[in-house]
Amino acid sequence: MLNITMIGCGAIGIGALELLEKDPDLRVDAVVVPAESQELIRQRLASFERPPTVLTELPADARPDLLVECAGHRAIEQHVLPALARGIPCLVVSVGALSEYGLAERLEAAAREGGTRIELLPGAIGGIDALSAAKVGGLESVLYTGRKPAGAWKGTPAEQICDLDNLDEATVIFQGSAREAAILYPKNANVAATLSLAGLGLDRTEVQLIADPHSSENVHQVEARGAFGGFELTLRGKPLAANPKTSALTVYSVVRALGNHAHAISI
Ligand SMILES: NC(=O)C1=CN([C@@H]2O[C@H](COP(=O)(O)OP(=O)(O)OC[C@H]3O[C@@H](n4cnc5c(N)ncnc54)[C@H](O)[C@@H]3O)[C@@H](O)[C@H]2O)C=CC1
Ligand SMILES: O=C([O-])CC(=O)C(=O)O
Repeated sequence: MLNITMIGCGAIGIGALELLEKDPDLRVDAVVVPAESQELIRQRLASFERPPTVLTELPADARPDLLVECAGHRAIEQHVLPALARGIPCLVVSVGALSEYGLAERLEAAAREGGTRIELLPGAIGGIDALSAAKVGGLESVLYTGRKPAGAWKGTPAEQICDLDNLDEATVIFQGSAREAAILYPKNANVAATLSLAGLGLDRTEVQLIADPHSSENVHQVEARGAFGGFELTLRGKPLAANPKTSALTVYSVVRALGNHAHAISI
């Protein structure tokens, strides 16, 4: 039985907890959330058979078998970095945080200090295994296009580029590197960062982001070329009702990764 601490308990966290509740091989003992949302999260978890303890920090003496982050970029510095240094293995979905210069190196150093590992989860995208294998032989180009309904870009810099409430056609709201995309769109471009860390890197992966008033899905397209040959991938993700910026596959990716750590066979 694996004991797990979850950082963040929003759309991804609640979705994952619901699916994990019946798994006898693991147990989410605690969730860590900001103080201002502690009471609300307690109420949301009250209907669970085995509600996790709701904390605002990981206690200094806590030693969960795994820590899983589903909170946002700032949680990486705040919770994941110190947990790694204490020897706690960490799984993260806010991969775009690694677009900040130097953070990947600091995470690696903390993991080495703690004698543990950090695992970057595929989240809303597929094909990460193929892309990172292709990298071994050498990649020539990786192009990622992220298309989401107009409303999914609310509260982002896209609001300064177009009128999201009155768009009548698909509009390119960003074109540039994966690093810039992840910094400008922390809640919408984690996939861009994940693809680039698996492949050509944050500065050489080309990214286009599109607000599409005619789309009801989060559509991720990848075109990769290299010594291995090439691949084209289109993933049409269903947005979560609780947060339309986030695709349901991200929840399943968390559940799959935790299951792979807990079960005798992993796939
Ligand atoms: N890799 C991927 O494919 C994807 C990654 N994400 C990442 O996952 C994050 C969470 O997504 P959702 O659950 O949809 O967001 P959400 O907004 O529904 O939930 C976020 C939760 O984290 C908590 N939180 C925020 N900052 C925190 C901190 N510093 N420490 C602890 N808890 C904190 C909030 O109180 C809330 O409970 C996104 O911000 C994004 O960075 C989201 C979608 C896809
Ligand atoms: O959930 C998704 O479709 C992707 C997403 O938000 C991200 O890349 O940050």
